[in-house]
Amino acid sequence: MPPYPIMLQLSGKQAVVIGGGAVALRKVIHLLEANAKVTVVSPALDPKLYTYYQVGKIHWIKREFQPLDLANAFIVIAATNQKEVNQRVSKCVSEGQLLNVVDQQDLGNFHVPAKLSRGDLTITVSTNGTSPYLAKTIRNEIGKMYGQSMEEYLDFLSRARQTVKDHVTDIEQRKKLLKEITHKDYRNSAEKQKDFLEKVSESNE
Ligand SMILES: C[C@@]1(CC(=O)O)c2cc3[nH]c(cc4nc(cc5[nH]c(cc(n2)[C@H]1CCC(=O)O)[C@@](C)(CC(=O)O)[C@@H]5CCC(=O)O)C(CC(=O)O)=C4CCC(=O)O)c(CCC(=O)O)c3CC(=O)O
Ligand SMILES: NC(=O)C1=CN([C@@H]2O[C@H](COP(=O)(O)OP(=O)(O)OC[C@H]3O[C@@H](n4cnc5c(N)ncnc54)[C@H](O)[C@@H]3O)[C@@H](O)[C@H]2O)C=CC1
Repeated sequence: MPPYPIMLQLSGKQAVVIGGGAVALRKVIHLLEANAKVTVVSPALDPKLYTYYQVGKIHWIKREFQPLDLANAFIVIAATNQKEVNQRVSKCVSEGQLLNVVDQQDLGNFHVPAKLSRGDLTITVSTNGTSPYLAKTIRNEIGKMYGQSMEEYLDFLSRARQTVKDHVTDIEQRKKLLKEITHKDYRNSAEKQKDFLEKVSESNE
Protein backbone atom coordinates (compact mmCIF):
# COMPACT_ATOMS: atom_id res chain seq x y z
CA MET A 1 0.00 0.00 0.00
CA PRO A 2 1.26 3.51 -0.67
CA PRO A 3 2.33 5.27 2.55
CA TYR A 4 0.91 8.55 3.86
CA PRO A 5 3.76 11.09 4.14
CA ILE A 6 3.82 13.42 7.13
CA MET A 7 6.26 15.78 8.91
CA LEU A 8 6.32 14.79 12.57
CA GLN A 9 7.04 17.14 15.49
CA LEU A 10 9.22 15.23 17.97
CA SER A 11 10.40 18.03 20.22
CA GLY A 12 10.49 16.78 23.82
CA LYS A 13 9.00 13.41 22.85
CA GLN A 14 10.44 10.13 24.10
CA ALA A 15 12.23 8.16 21.39
CA VAL A 16 13.51 4.66 22.16
CA VAL A 17 16.06 3.07 19.85
CA ILE A 18 16.81 -0.62 20.32
CA GLY A 19 20.35 -1.44 19.16
CA GLY A 20 23.45 0.74 19.19
CA GLY A 21 25.20 0.10 15.87
CA ALA A 22 25.75 2.07 12.65
CA VAL A 23 22.11 2.12 11.60
CA ALA A 24 20.94 3.10 15.09
CA LEU A 25 23.46 5.96 14.99
CA ARG A 26 21.99 7.33 11.75
CA LYS A 27 18.47 7.22 13.16
CA VAL A 28 19.59 8.79 16.47
CA ILE A 29 21.27 11.72 14.68
CA HIS A 30 17.99 12.58 12.95
CA LEU A 31 15.97 12.13 16.16
CA LEU A 32 18.32 14.53 17.99
CA GLU A 33 18.04 17.05 15.13
CA ALA A 34 14.29 16.95 15.77
CA ASN A 35 14.94 17.57 19.50
CA ALA A 36 13.55 14.22 20.66
CA LYS A 37 14.57 12.75 24.04
CA VAL A 38 16.52 9.72 22.94
CA THR A 39 17.08 6.50 24.89
CA VAL A 40 19.22 3.76 23.36
CA VAL A 41 18.86 0.20 24.64
CA SER A 42 21.87 -1.92 23.69
CA PRO A 43 24.64 -3.92 25.38
CA ALA A 44 27.18 -2.03 23.24
CA LEU A 45 27.33 1.39 21.55
CA ASP A 46 28.92 2.62 18.34
CA PRO A 47 31.80 5.02 19.35
CA LYS A 48 29.89 8.10 18.21
CA LEU A 49 26.79 7.05 20.14
CA TYR A 50 29.02 6.51 23.17
CA THR A 51 30.24 10.10 22.84
CA TYR A 52 26.62 11.28 22.73
CA TYR A 53 26.03 9.31 25.92
CA GLN A 54 29.09 10.80 27.62
CA VAL A 55 28.04 14.37 26.86
CA GLY A 56 24.47 13.68 27.97
CA LYS A 57 22.79 13.92 24.58
CA ILE A 58 21.23 10.46 24.96
CA HIS A 59 20.25 8.06 27.74
CA TRP A 60 21.76 4.61 27.52
CA ILE A 61 20.27 1.43 28.94
CA LYS A 62 23.25 -0.90 28.79
CA ARG A 63 21.66 -4.30 28.30
CA GLU A 64 19.56 -6.33 25.91
CA PHE A 65 16.03 -5.24 25.05
CA GLN A 66 13.18 -5.83 27.53
CA PRO A 67 9.51 -5.06 26.81
CA LEU A 68 9.30 -2.47 29.61
CA ASP A 69 11.80 -0.30 27.70
CA LEU A 70 8.95 0.78 25.44
CA ALA A 71 6.61 1.92 28.21
CA ASN A 72 6.95 5.69 27.73
CA ALA A 73 7.97 5.76 24.10
CA PHE A 74 6.21 7.97 21.58
CA ILE A 75 8.38 6.59 18.79
CA VAL A 76 10.34 3.32 18.65
CA ILE A 77 13.09 2.20 16.30
CA ALA A 78 14.07 -1.45 16.24
CA ALA A 79 17.63 -1.34 14.92
CA THR A 80 19.43 -4.40 16.22
CA ASN A 81 21.20 -6.86 13.93
CA GLN A 82 19.08 -9.69 15.40
CA LYS A 83 15.98 -10.39 13.33
CA GLU A 84 14.20 -12.12 16.23
CA VAL A 85 14.90 -9.24 18.63
CA ASN A 86 13.46 -6.72 16.16
CA GLN A 87 10.44 -8.99 15.77
CA ARG A 88 10.00 -9.11 19.55
CA VAL A 89 10.09 -5.31 19.69
CA SER A 90 7.33 -5.18 17.09
CA LYS A 91 5.20 -7.51 19.20
CA CYS A 92 5.71 -5.39 22.33
CA VAL A 93 4.69 -1.98 20.97
CA SER A 94 1.16 -0.87 21.70
CA GLU A 95 -1.38 0.07 19.04
CA GLY A 96 -0.75 3.83 19.12
CA GLN A 97 3.06 3.80 19.16
CA LEU A 98 5.11 4.70 16.12
CA LEU A 99 7.45 1.89 15.09
CA ASN A 100 10.22 1.64 12.53
CA VAL A 101 11.88 -1.76 12.04
CA VAL A 102 15.11 -1.34 10.10
CA ASP A 103 15.34 -4.83 8.65
CA GLN A 104 11.66 -5.84 8.31
CA GLN A 105 9.73 -2.84 7.08
CA ASP A 106 6.31 -4.54 7.24
CA LEU A 107 6.54 -5.08 11.00
CA GLY A 108 6.56 -1.32 11.61
CA ASN A 109 4.08 1.44 10.77
CA PHE A 110 6.54 3.89 9.21
CA HIS A 111 9.87 3.98 7.42
CA VAL A 112 12.39 6.78 7.19
CA PRO A 113 13.00 8.66 3.92
CA ALA A 114 16.31 10.15 2.80
CA LYS A 115 16.30 13.76 3.95
CA LEU A 116 17.83 17.10 3.08
CA SER A 117 17.43 20.27 5.14
CA ARG A 118 18.01 23.85 4.10
CA GLY A 119 16.69 25.83 7.01
CA ASP A 120 12.91 25.65 6.84
CA LEU A 121 13.06 23.74 3.54
CA THR A 122 12.97 19.96 3.96
CA ILE A 123 13.18 17.62 1.00
CA THR A 124 12.56 13.94 1.57
CA VAL A 125 12.80 11.06 -0.85
CA SER A 126 11.28 7.63 -0.34
CA THR A 127 11.18 4.51 -2.47
CA ASN A 128 8.98 2.64 0.02
CA GLY A 129 11.90 0.31 0.74
CA THR A 130 12.42 -0.66 -2.90
CA SER A 131 15.86 0.94 -3.05
CA PRO A 132 17.12 2.97 -0.07
CA TYR A 133 20.25 3.64 -2.11
CA LEU A 134 18.21 5.25 -4.89
CA ALA A 135 16.45 7.42 -2.30
CA LYS A 136 19.86 8.57 -1.07
CA THR A 137 21.16 9.16 -4.63
CA ILE A 138 18.15 11.23 -5.67
CA ARG A 139 18.38 13.20 -2.40
CA ASN A 140 22.02 13.99 -3.23
CA GLU A 141 21.09 15.03 -6.77
CA ILE A 142 18.41 17.39 -5.48
CA GLY A 143 20.88 18.67 -2.88
CA LYS A 144 23.09 19.96 -5.70
CA MET A 145 20.14 21.85 -7.19
CA TYR A 146 19.15 23.45 -3.90
CA GLY A 147 22.36 24.50 -2.10
CA GLN A 148 23.04 26.04 1.31
CA SER A 149 21.98 29.50 0.13
CA MET A 150 18.38 28.26 0.19
CA GLU A 151 18.47 28.62 3.97
CA GLU A 152 18.79 32.42 3.79
CA TYR A 153 16.24 32.55 1.01
CA LEU A 154 13.75 30.63 3.17
CA ASP A 155 14.39 33.17 5.95
CA PHE A 156 13.52 35.93 3.50
CA LEU A 157 10.38 34.09 2.40
CA SER A 158 9.30 33.73 6.00
CA ARG A 159 9.69 37.45 6.69
CA ALA A 160 8.17 38.41 3.34
CA ARG A 161 5.11 36.22 3.87
CA GLN A 162 4.47 37.74 7.28
CA THR A 163 4.94 41.24 5.88
CA VAL A 164 2.47 40.52 3.08
CA LYS A 165 -0.04 39.12 5.57
CA ASP A 166 0.34 42.24 7.73
CA HIS A 167 0.01 44.78 4.93
CA VAL A 168 -2.04 43.28 2.12
CA THR A 169 -5.66 42.40 2.78
CA ASP A 170 -6.78 41.64 -0.76
CA ILE A 171 -6.49 37.85 -1.18
CA GLU A 172 -5.74 37.91 -4.91
CA GLN A 173 -3.06 40.54 -4.44
CA ARG A 174 -1.55 38.50 -1.58
CA LYS A 175 -1.41 35.40 -3.74
CA LYS A 176 0.21 37.35 -6.57
CA LEU A 177 2.92 38.73 -4.28
CA LEU A 178 3.56 35.40 -2.54
CA LYS A 179 3.94 33.73 -5.92
CA GLU A 180 6.20 36.49 -7.23
CA ILE A 181 8.79 35.98 -4.47
CA THR A 182 9.20 32.30 -5.34
CA HIS A 183 10.53 33.36 -8.75
CA LYS A 184 14.18 32.43 -9.25
CA ASP A 185 15.17 36.11 -9.55
CA TYR A 186 14.62 36.52 -5.83
CA ARG A 187 16.74 33.58 -4.69
CA ASN A 188 20.15 35.13 -4.89
CA SER A 189 19.36 38.81 -4.95
CA ALA A 190 19.55 40.44 -1.53
CA GLU A 191 18.67 43.70 -3.27
CA LYS A 192 15.47 42.38 -4.82
CA GLN A 193 14.49 40.87 -1.46
CA LYS A 194 15.12 44.15 0.36
CA ASP A 195 13.18 46.16 -2.25
CA PHE A 196 10.24 43.79 -1.94
CA LEU A 197 10.09 44.02 1.86
CA GLU A 198 10.30 47.83 1.70
CA LYS A 199 7.69 48.14 -1.02
CA VAL A 200 5.18 45.92 0.81
CA SER A 201 5.84 47.48 4.23
CA GLU A 202 5.12 50.92 2.80
CA SER A 203 1.91 49.89 1.07
CA ASN A 204 -1.26 50.90 2.86
CA GLU A 205 -3.70 48.58 1.27
C1 LIG B 1 12.65 0.26 4.64
C2 LIG B 1 13.74 1.14 5.28
C3 LIG B 1 13.44 1.10 6.76
C4 LIG B 1 14.02 2.27 7.54
O1 LIG B 1 15.18 2.16 7.93
O2 LIG B 1 13.28 3.22 7.77
C5 LIG B 1 15.14 0.65 4.99
C6 LIG B 1 15.52 -0.68 5.02
C7 LIG B 1 16.76 -1.21 4.63
N1 LIG B 1 17.84 -0.47 4.20
C8 LIG B 1 18.84 -1.32 3.82
C9 LIG B 1 20.06 -0.94 3.23
C10 LIG B 1 20.53 0.36 3.02
N2 LIG B 1 19.98 1.51 3.55
C11 LIG B 1 20.71 2.58 3.16
C12 LIG B 1 20.45 3.91 3.51
C13 LIG B 1 19.28 4.44 4.04
N3 LIG B 1 18.16 3.71 4.32
C14 LIG B 1 17.12 4.52 4.61
C15 LIG B 1 15.82 4.12 4.84
C16 LIG B 1 15.29 2.83 4.77
N4 LIG B 1 15.99 1.70 4.76
C17 LIG B 1 13.81 2.57 4.74
C18 LIG B 1 13.28 2.67 3.31
C19 LIG B 1 13.53 4.01 2.67
C20 LIG B 1 13.05 4.12 1.27
O3 LIG B 1 13.27 3.26 0.43
O4 LIG B 1 12.38 5.13 1.01
C21 LIG B 1 17.52 5.96 4.48
C22 LIG B 1 16.91 6.49 3.17
C23 LIG B 1 17.05 6.88 5.60
C24 LIG B 1 17.69 6.63 6.95
O5 LIG B 1 17.90 5.47 7.34
O6 LIG B 1 17.98 7.63 7.60
C25 LIG B 1 19.07 5.86 4.41
C26 LIG B 1 19.72 6.94 3.53
C27 LIG B 1 20.99 7.39 4.18
C28 LIG B 1 21.29 8.84 3.94
O7 LIG B 1 20.49 9.69 4.30
O8 LIG B 1 22.41 9.11 3.46
C29 LIG B 1 21.77 2.13 2.33
C30 LIG B 1 22.78 3.03 1.65
C31 LIG B 1 23.90 3.45 2.53
O9 LIG B 1 24.02 2.97 3.68
O10 LIG B 1 24.73 4.22 2.03
C32 LIG B 1 21.68 0.73 2.25
C33 LIG B 1 22.56 -0.23 1.44
C34 LIG B 1 22.14 -0.21 -0.02
C35 LIG B 1 20.74 -0.75 -0.31
O11 LIG B 1 20.39 -1.82 0.19
O12 LIG B 1 20.01 -0.09 -1.09
C36 LIG B 1 18.40 -2.65 4.06
C37 LIG B 1 19.18 -3.89 3.72
C38 LIG B 1 20.15 -4.28 4.81
C39 LIG B 1 20.82 -5.59 4.44
O13 LIG B 1 21.43 -5.68 3.38
O14 LIG B 1 20.68 -6.51 5.24
C40 LIG B 1 17.12 -2.56 4.61
C41 LIG B 1 16.25 -3.70 5.06
C42 LIG B 1 15.47 -4.26 3.93
O15 LIG B 1 15.72 -4.00 2.75
O16 LIG B 1 14.59 -5.06 4.25
N1 LIG C 1 17.24 0.49 7.53
C1 LIG C 1 18.45 0.75 7.12
O1 LIG C 1 18.72 1.87 6.70
C2 LIG C 1 19.47 -0.32 7.13
C3 LIG C 1 19.20 -1.48 7.82
N2 LIG C 1 20.17 -2.44 7.92
C4 LIG C 1 19.80 -3.55 8.83
O2 LIG C 1 20.01 -3.04 10.15
C5 LIG C 1 20.61 -4.02 11.00
C6 LIG C 1 21.56 -3.34 11.97
O3 LIG C 1 22.66 -2.84 11.24
P1 LIG C 1 23.92 -2.19 11.96
O4 LIG C 1 23.52 -1.08 12.83
O5 LIG C 1 24.91 -1.91 10.88
O6 LIG C 1 24.42 -3.43 12.87
P2 LIG C 1 25.53 -3.41 14.00
O7 LIG C 1 26.05 -4.80 14.08
O8 LIG C 1 26.48 -2.27 13.78
O9 LIG C 1 24.72 -3.08 15.34
C7 LIG C 1 23.81 -3.94 15.92
C8 LIG C 1 23.53 -3.43 17.32
O10 LIG C 1 22.47 -4.17 17.90
C9 LIG C 1 22.77 -4.41 19.26
N3 LIG C 1 22.02 -5.55 19.77
C10 LIG C 1 22.16 -6.85 19.46
N4 LIG C 1 21.28 -7.59 20.18
C11 LIG C 1 20.57 -6.74 20.94
C12 LIG C 1 19.52 -6.90 21.88
N5 LIG C 1 19.01 -8.11 22.19
N6 LIG C 1 19.02 -5.80 22.48
C13 LIG C 1 19.52 -4.58 22.21
N7 LIG C 1 20.51 -4.37 21.32
C14 LIG C 1 21.03 -5.44 20.69
C15 LIG C 1 24.28 -4.62 19.26
O11 LIG C 1 24.81 -4.40 20.56
C16 LIG C 1 24.72 -3.55 18.27
O12 LIG C 1 24.89 -2.32 18.94
C17 LIG C 1 21.30 -4.98 10.03
O13 LIG C 1 21.14 -6.28 10.52
C18 LIG C 1 20.60 -4.80 8.69
O14 LIG C 1 19.69 -5.86 8.47
C19 LIG C 1 21.38 -2.28 7.36
C20 LIG C 1 21.69 -1.16 6.61
C21 LIG C 1 20.75 -0.10 6.45
